[in-house]
Amino acid sequence: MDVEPVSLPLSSALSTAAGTIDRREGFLITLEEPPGIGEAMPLPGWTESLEACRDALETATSIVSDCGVEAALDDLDPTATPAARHGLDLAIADRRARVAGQSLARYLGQTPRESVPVNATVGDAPAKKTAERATAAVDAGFGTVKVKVGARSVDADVSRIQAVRDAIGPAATIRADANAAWRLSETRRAIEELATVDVSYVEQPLAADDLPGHAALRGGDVEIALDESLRATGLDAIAAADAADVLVLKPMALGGVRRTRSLALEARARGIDPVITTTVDGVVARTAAIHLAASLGIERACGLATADRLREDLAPDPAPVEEGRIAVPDGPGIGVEFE
Ligand SMILES: O=C(O)CCC(=O)c1ccccc1C(=O)O
Ligand SMILES: [Mg+2]
Repeated sequence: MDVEPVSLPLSSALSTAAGTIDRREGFLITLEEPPGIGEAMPLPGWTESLEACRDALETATSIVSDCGVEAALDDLDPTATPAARHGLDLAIADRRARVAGQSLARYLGQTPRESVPVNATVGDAPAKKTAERATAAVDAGFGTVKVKVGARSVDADVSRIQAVRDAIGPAATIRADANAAWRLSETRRAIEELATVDVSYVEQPLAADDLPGHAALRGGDVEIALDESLRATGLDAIAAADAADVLVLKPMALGGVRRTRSLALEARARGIDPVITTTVDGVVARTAAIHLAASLGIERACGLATADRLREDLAPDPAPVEEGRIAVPDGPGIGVEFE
């Protein structure tokens, strides 16, 4: 097992209520004979720190040489060091899929979709700029735009979303992601306004642990999606509280694509619709997340169109966005080729 540090500058930073992401640092993991690749790209606040990830992968490397990859994977805690576990789990899954001569999507599920619908991600910016970015996305063929809110007043955010609807017309789907920045009373008010411009869902309006608050917001024309709450409270608590219509799952924050697939299936069995997104990862993790979404047959647009934010990537992109969808690579494994 080889662990190589990687650092990816973003060409366009992502501004959110929880801060701005402008660089991604992590590790590329390589297994040999048979080959497999994985990516551990920690995002502090969502996963362990870079240092904790490095330490966990160092320990994993020594367990691999003494006891093999499965023992090393067992030792990686999906809650404490989810990005490190994601990296090794993916390298193992990629290796197994390649050995079986299957795409990762087929290895994960028997009848994957050939392509997945994806949303454009529009960061915080003034109303005019927000509307321009949303228009550019719809002109490029996206059927869904997700707009980051919560970095300014609720009134300002409502105006931004109204400007987006005015600019893009009635056809495209709009979502708003508040990254836990809003309070219950102002969210009720915002949702009333957002319903009039046909916003499909609001993602994580309230604090991650406020499941009763989110439950109280459900039932109207605007659905409630939970993201941060999954790691903070767990699926059992979310389902028991009836707190979500949609669950946003990030493999890097949840300890790997295979665990994330199990969680997504469990969510669906409990009547909650899963959506897969990245944490603005490199091509290895991003493409793996595309395979995962395809293996689940997800019909809602997923947050996987994040490649264009990277100024540099780890390898050429085998799965570009076309007309708001990404075709899943159908060769063996993840399908990322290093030059
Ligand atoms: O879902 C998307 O459109 C892209 C991913 C995204 O928004 C995101 C990226 C990094 C960290 C957090 C988030 C988030 O969904 O809150
Ligand atoms: Mg989110």
